[in-house]
Amino acid sequence: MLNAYTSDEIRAAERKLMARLPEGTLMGRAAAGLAVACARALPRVYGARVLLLVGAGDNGGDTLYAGALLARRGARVDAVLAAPRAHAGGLAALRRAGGRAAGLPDGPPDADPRLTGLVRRADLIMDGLVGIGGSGALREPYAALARLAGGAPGVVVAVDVPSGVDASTGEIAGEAVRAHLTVTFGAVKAGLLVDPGASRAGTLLPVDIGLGPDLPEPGVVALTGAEVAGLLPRPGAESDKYRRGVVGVVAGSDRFTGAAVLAVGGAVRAGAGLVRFAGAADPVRQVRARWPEAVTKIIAPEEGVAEVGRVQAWVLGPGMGTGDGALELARAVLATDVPVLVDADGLTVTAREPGLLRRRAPTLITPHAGELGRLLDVPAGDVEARRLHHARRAAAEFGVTVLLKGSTTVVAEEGGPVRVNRTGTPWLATGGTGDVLAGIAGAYLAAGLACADAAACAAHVHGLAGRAAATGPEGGEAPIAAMDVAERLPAAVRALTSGS
Ligand SMILES: NC(=O)C1=CN([C@@H]2O[C@H](COP(=O)(O)OP(=O)(O)OC[C@H]3O[C@@H](n4cnc5c(N)ncnc54)[C@H](O)[C@@H]3O)[C@@H](O)[C@H]2O)[C@@H](O)CC1
Ligand SMILES: Nc1ncnc2c1ncn2[C@@H]1O[C@H](COP(=O)(O)OP(=O)(O)O)[C@@H](O)[C@H]1O
Ligand SMILES: [K+]
Repeated sequence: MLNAYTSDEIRAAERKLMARLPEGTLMGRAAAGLAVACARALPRVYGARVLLLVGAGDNGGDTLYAGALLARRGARVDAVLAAPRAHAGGLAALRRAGGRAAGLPDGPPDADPRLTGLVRRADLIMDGLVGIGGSGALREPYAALARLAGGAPGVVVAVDVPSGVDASTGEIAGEAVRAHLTVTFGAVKAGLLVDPGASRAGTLLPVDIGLGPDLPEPGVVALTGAEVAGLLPRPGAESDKYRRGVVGVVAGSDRFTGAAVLAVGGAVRAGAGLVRFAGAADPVRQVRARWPEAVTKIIAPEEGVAEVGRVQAWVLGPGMGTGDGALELARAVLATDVPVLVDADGLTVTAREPGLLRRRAPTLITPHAGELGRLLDVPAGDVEARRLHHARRAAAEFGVTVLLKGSTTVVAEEGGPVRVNRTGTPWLATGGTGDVLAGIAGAYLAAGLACADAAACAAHVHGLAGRAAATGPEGGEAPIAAMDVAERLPAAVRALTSGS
């Protein structure tokens, strides 16, 4: 499990550890780890041009000490002091090591030829403007420096956190540094795992400074492949199709037949013992043609799902339409006493009667930002900008487990840490991949996994399959179709369970 923390949690742990150690020990450890990481990111240290962007706080201090270590190894190090004061010990160390430091010119930094020249020529830029002490949008001149670094040809290394990214949440209020590498101290910050912050961090490189024993239970975690493999349902000698889990899928409409085919495909390929599909005549015909493994039944909304047969979990929603008939079906499925996954149109109709989500049996909702925005009555852009906040809020407000899709998939439920998915690829942003995901998670629910486990495992496996579909055996990358993701599921699970 990769554990991630807020700035306050890291600070509290640092305070406890610092109380037991001589002053400066932690900064020394941080700077040493940072210097090693920077040295590895350079073809050679001797003669390399290194530019330090230095803020007023300890983040700038780490940067100055690391710069001093590189200067001692022969790098040509220049520091730009972005604030009137800088960490005194760090500055003295840099100067003793032969590094140069200067304040900012009057006027806009991007109009200063000396500064733009330093940025253009730097082989490596260290962003030490702000770390976990940052709050709100980057102020000037920090914002201008972050912009300048954005256009730099060299490697950009963020010190602890890319400046401008909220370390606790991944939110970005204004400008933010875009790093190739983030060297983060003590423990991973939650904001480095969740977009938009995660995509500014580049590769994450944690540096151990001895914080471990002082850290609390994490509020954000990411499961490893081995942990997902351990959770995935696996048949045993006593298994039969019913015991492995029967998943009912209510999806599709005469207008949207593909969603039904894709959701059923996700469930079949993820290993459901049996898939019972119920819907309108056209999607039933399509599902039968593509997935002869599924059992199908044509239903009218007023009939409900009582005659579909016994299932251990329902998947409700993909392509089912948003009219009154769809709402009637949603009421029927949500009135059952088994776990229900609500996706897509199922969420749109449920937004008209959110009370339907308050059930005794477990409920998992799988919205994208637009669908969650409708449920919470906030614009989709706000959901995307504050993914942790809105996923947690929906989990608390509706008493459900929430899998929020998009550039970082997060799974939230009350009383547990948020799980962040680290597989996947932006190639998954294509119509129908969400329907496949719903089918996968439905199969895992039917097999008996708890909502958060089913959701986290489904997102992980779906992301692996999506990546495998996009890259293929030839290497490179290419666009994918949603069905490719369903077809790659067995291979993705084989790779996961073999540990490769
Ligand atoms: N506390 C510790 O034990 C350790 C801290 N370390 C470093 O210390 C950092 C935290 O240092 P600090 O607490 O001094 O805080 P930071 O250096 O992260 O930031 C504080 C400074 O940034 C300014 N600032 C905050 N928000 C700003 C904004 N939006 N725009 C412009 N300026 C802004 C503040 O006015 C202040 O001068 C960590 O990220 C890490 O790099 C490491 O040395 C490891 C040990
Ligand atoms: N930028 C992105 N990066 C990675 N994955 C993404 C991105 N955008 C969307 N996805 C993933 O693609 C899938 C799209 O699902 P969804 O929005 O429900 O589409 P649809 O309804 O067409 O199936 C989800 O699994 C989502 O997490
Ligand atoms: K930083």
